[in-house]
Amino acid sequence: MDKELQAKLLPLRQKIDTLDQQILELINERARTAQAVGDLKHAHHEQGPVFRPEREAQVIRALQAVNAGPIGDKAIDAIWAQIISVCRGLEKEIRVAYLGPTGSFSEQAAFEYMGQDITGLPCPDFDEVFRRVESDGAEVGMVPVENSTEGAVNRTLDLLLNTPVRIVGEHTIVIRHCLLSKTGSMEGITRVLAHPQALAQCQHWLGMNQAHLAREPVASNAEAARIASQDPTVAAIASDIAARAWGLEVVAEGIQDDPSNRTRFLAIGKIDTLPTGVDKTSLILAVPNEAGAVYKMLAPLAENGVSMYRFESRPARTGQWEYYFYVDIEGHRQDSAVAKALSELQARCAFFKVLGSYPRQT
Ligand SMILES: O=C(O)C(=O)C[C@]1(C(=O)O)C=C[C@@H](O)C=C1
Repeated sequence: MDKELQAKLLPLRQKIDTLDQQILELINERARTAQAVGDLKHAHHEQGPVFRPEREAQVIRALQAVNAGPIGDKAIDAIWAQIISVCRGLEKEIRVAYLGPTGSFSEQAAFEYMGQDITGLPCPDFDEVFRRVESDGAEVGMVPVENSTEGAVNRTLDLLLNTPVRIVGEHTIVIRHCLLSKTGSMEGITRVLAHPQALAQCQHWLGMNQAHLAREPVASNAEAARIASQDPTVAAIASDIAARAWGLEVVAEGIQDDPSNRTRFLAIGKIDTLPTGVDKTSLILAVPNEAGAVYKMLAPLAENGVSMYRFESRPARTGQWEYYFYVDIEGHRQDSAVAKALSELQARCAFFKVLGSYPRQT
């Protein structure tokens, strides 16, 4: 290296070393403070919840609000999600259940949302994720609820109907599908395996590029990758993370028909999250099957100035063309306008369930 350049670099690198040591000291100081918070929670309430999603959202938003740059909001989110995850992990081990096996998009969503300092519990299906949280086998569950190409994840909606656990947060990830095989070639491959949603999200690409392959649905993309790692006639559609986890080669990447394909996940748990000022509330509603009933059902939202983000229906399985409506609204159930709208809504509905109020991902 050029001597002059080296001479100029040296003091800058020394400064970085000093700053890193100061940052490390501060992070350790923060960690000790979080431990003190953990001790307090433990002393005051034996099983007091360590994971407080609303507090974590507030910590990150407050830093983004005062940030002078040059680092951006996304970087603050990523860095502090990790710092908080480590501090939280020092307070208590947090177990997070999601659809496995390892390498699944659910696993990616869980670790992005909770940070790396968690114990991941890959489950064979969504039902098991709910069961784990319900039976205190996990503090948090991570389940997909909607995809930007394929719409609602119906099994999740059905499980939300009957579960006593609540929605405590949300996290959206970009879904990039890859075609994977053991050798990196498609020679000898006769079948392509994936979760039905992934097959649907890649159907145009498959039709154009691999039309001869039989398409077979399996429980998850990571499961498809696991099978492809053992069967040389099988290709899988899964993430590049799954490729690494199962020792597969990428034949083609970004094969989803929509390049901005995204999936929104819900974090579920047993805690009641408090208002943060930027929240969402999820509901399930039903009204008798008669003219104008849905319009009348929703009127209290408009009358109280509460915006609706999402409206989804699922058959109530009565054979009477009756439906459950899954509605996401702006605000927390403790906000006065939302509280008023909800009590008016409840009076008009044959079925009314609040799935949870939680910090909105911004
Ligand atoms: O404030 C708390 O309750 C903490 O436990 C501290 C902390 C943090 O590191 O900032 C950690 C875990 C909680 O989920 C929220 C915040």
